[in-house]
Amino acid sequence: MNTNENRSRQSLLSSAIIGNAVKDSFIKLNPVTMMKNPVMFVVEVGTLVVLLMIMAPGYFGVDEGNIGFNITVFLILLFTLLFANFAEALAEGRGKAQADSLKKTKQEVMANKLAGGAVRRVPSTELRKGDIVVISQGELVPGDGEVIEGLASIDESAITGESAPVIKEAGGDFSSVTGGTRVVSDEIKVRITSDPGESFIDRMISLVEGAQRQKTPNEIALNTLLTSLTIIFLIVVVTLAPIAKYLNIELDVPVLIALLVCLIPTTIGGLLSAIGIAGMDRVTQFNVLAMSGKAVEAAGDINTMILDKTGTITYGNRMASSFIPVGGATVADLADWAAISSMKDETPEGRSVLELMKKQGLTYNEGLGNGGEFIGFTAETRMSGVDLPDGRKVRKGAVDAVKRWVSGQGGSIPGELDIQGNKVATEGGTPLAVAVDNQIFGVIYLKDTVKPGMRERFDQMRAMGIKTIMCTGDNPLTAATIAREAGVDDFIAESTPEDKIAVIRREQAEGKLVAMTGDGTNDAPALAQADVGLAMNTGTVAAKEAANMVDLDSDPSKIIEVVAIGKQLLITRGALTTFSIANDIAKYFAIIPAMFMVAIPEMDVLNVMQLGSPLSAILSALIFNAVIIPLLIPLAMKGVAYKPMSAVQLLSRNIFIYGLGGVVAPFIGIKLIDLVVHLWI
Ligand SMILES: Nc1ncnc2c1ncn2[C@@H]1O[C@H](COP(=O)(O)OP(=O)(O)OP(=O)(O)O)[C@@H](O)[C@H]1O
Ligand SMILES: [K+]
Ligand SMILES: [Mg+2]
Repeated sequence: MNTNENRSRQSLLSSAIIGNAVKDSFIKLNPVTMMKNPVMFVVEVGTLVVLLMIMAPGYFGVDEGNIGFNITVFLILLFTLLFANFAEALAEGRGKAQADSLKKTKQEVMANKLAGGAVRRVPSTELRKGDIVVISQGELVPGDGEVIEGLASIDESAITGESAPVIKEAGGDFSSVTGGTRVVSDEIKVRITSDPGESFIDRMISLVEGAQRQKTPNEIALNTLLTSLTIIFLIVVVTLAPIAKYLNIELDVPVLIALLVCLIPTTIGGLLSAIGIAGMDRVTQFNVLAMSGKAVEAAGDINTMILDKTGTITYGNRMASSFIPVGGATVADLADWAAISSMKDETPEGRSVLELMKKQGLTYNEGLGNGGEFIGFTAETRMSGVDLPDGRKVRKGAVDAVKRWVSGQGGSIPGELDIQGNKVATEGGTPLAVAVDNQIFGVIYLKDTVKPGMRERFDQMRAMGIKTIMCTGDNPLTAATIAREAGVDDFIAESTPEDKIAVIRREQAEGKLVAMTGDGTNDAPALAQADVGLAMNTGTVAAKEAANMVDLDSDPSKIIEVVAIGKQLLITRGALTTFSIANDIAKYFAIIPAMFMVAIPEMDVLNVMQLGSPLSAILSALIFNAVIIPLLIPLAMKGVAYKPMSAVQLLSRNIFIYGLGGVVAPFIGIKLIDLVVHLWI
């Protein structure tokens, strides 16, 4: 992460990005583009009207003496537009730069396609969903896919920026590979899962480049509010002219336009999209790909977080560490059946059983299993095994599942089983019971460890008012031990994928927004149901497709920071909206007295800022209105500082800072600008 952070900081300030942003500020003046932002579009129309009055003063009956003033107003308005465009262009810049470097990693390579038992060399662009390819040491992965055979270490730095290779293997939750990454050791057989143009890198490019950026519901609501305010002020200003005429005051059109621009919420109007883009960008710089801005905002509003145990709260390399026989069975018997049930079990748990055999110098009757029908592990059955050719059925799995299976065949359960199973579970391990037909042989002890620092993270979540629930397929005792060690608020044990969805739906029915992380195929439906689903990049293709975020570093606990970034985005937008609207109050005091002072000298009591002259007052307010936009760009881009605290505390704190600040700042700013401007006028 460190190198990434350095990289992003550098590129934020790179002169190329700033240069491009300046250029884009002019390109974005195109009225068709501008129309998407009604507040700034009104400013643009006003700017064009003033420009016309400068170019054809005779036609509009403009007084010779006013041309200088009009040119000044025009320039300030033009800069207001450019500043707003610059904010958006700058926010987009980093993503565009990142997209460019990603495009460079997208190269055509030759793939070893397996067809009819033979390997054929084909260009990667010809690969389609369902094709099988073989990738050997040193070769680039030609497309996204799922490992169906073998194990390899893979350098994924092209997409994750992380140089340490990761292990990808068939079967388990670490089976997906991404096109453009490199196999650094061993050989794997991969089933391609995406057609050309729909790959992960393609999606990543269009994401960081903002090609598919859509306004979020929050942004749309705010935009509607800003547009309504703009229309109201437009009506106010238009009706002001006849009223003034009645009072025998001649109000020039440029003065009215200046008033209008000062009153409408240009500050937030100019910064709104930059805030959204920068929020998305912060998530990307954090190596999390959010499929939509909506997902990032939802993260900011999360009330409940569902985490799975294995791999999220614990390291997740559940390894067989000992064989514990029960009911008079021997270690050799137990190990024999455990191994036979695992011969074709490609999950890490299954393979670890065979590894433990090797480590303990045990052998098993491999011939017995050959020709049998292997039953793969599923999260529903929570068992795996083999139906032998001689009719016997061998199973291993969660203790409760195996007990039910054995009882179903009229078998009896040795009392020792629960004692041994509970002992493993109380230590936080996972017991797998092993049975043949109606006889239970004992327990395999699968070990796993809680990641360090989990407790602190869950404490932070509690401070933000977020409830954490650990959902695990494991038994209640193991779950309770791990839950206590990690400090989660609640846990649900022996949960099937359906149970996970049920928990999410239950919380959602109470009006809560739910986040969850996962990596397994069994997590996919729940990832899709959750408001924020964060899938691990190491995980299965199904999980990545169901989720609305993918963590390239595959650190499930990062969901906590994603929530913080989402909150920061919402807070930043709220704070700058408050600031922008509060700002306008001070501008009334600058402009209204200035406009009416000549006819109504009593207006001078409103001139609390004691500005130099009516003209310099109007120009000063307009200049402040323009420069406040670039001054706030750093805040819009970096986000308002955020500390874990409750929503109510946050709201009152921000109204105080940005509301009051928004009222006071222009009084000081406009006065200072007036002191300078007055020297010229
Ligand atoms: N290869 C396997 N063969 C038989 N049983 C297994 C195997 N792997 C896991 N189990 C059993 O099935 C249970 C559920 O496993 P699963 O991987 O679905 O858990 P999960 O729902 O992902 O939750 P968590 O990741 O927290 O364990 C495990 O607790 C274990 O008892
Ligand atoms: K304004
Ligand atoms: Mg799991």
